[in-house]
Amino acid sequence: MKPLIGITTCRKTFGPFDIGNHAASDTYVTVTDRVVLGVPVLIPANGEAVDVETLVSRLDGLILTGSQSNVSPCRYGGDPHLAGTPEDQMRDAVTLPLARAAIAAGLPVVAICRGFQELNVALGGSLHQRLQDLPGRLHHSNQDHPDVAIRQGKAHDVDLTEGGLLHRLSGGGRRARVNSLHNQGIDRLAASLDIEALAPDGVVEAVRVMATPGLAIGVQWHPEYDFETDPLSRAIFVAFGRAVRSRMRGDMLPDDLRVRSVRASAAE
Ligand SMILES: N[C@@H](CCC(=O)NCCCC(=O)O)C(=O)O
Repeated sequence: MKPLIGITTCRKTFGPFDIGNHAASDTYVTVTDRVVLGVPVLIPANGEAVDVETLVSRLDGLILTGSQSNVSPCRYGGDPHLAGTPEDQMRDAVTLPLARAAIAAGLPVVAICRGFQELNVALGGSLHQRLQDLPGRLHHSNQDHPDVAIRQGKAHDVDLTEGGLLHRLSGGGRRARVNSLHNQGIDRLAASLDIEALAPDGVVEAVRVMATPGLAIGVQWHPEYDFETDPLSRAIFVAFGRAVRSRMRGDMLPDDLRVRSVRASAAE
């Protein structure tokens, strides 16, 4: 049996009848089909109607996807957004409890862009709302650029944490080049997250959940855009698929995907 991979969606209104839809980019479905080798299962952004327990008991892995909307600041005690900032509170009501339950159940999780921000908020962290308003930050927000090559292309370097999972998946390289399509970024890091990568301006670019029997990793960039050409992007989804299959067999996470917590090591 192939694994069932949950893919979160956003509420979007489009189409000839102007009716609400539950949408995720095709890139998440494609990478699940081609690299994770699972069956993609789109999870509706149906707010309080979500049945988290049933989803977590049936799914074998979870991708928390990117999307243009922001996590509502009421979820992390932040100030209200600037007028016109897109939110999706129906999605927040699904993804935040789902992320917590998935991690508690040891379900492998990959969290991408908005999903990465959701992971931090779900575990008690907070967000900066507009990195571009903070002094000394790189330009992180290519998401509105009209040229797809710039919008989806590599934008800046990240430094991979020595001894982290991404460091290992990169074959020992300490630097990777990533795309960048976000305005928000991690402010207060959730206590249960280890930093896996930092941008040169100090923005947290990747995290890993420390105490989970599964593999739970989040990246602020989009590895699903270039998994055909970028070895680290592909390696993230290969590792996720391996973690999913070992959990289905009832095995421990493979040794090469197990990483000692950098925070815990520093505290010793
Ligand atoms: N609100 C966040 C969301 C950034 C994000 O996920 N962008 C991805 C857009 C492309 C997609 O839909 O996959 C922010 O601006 O920081």
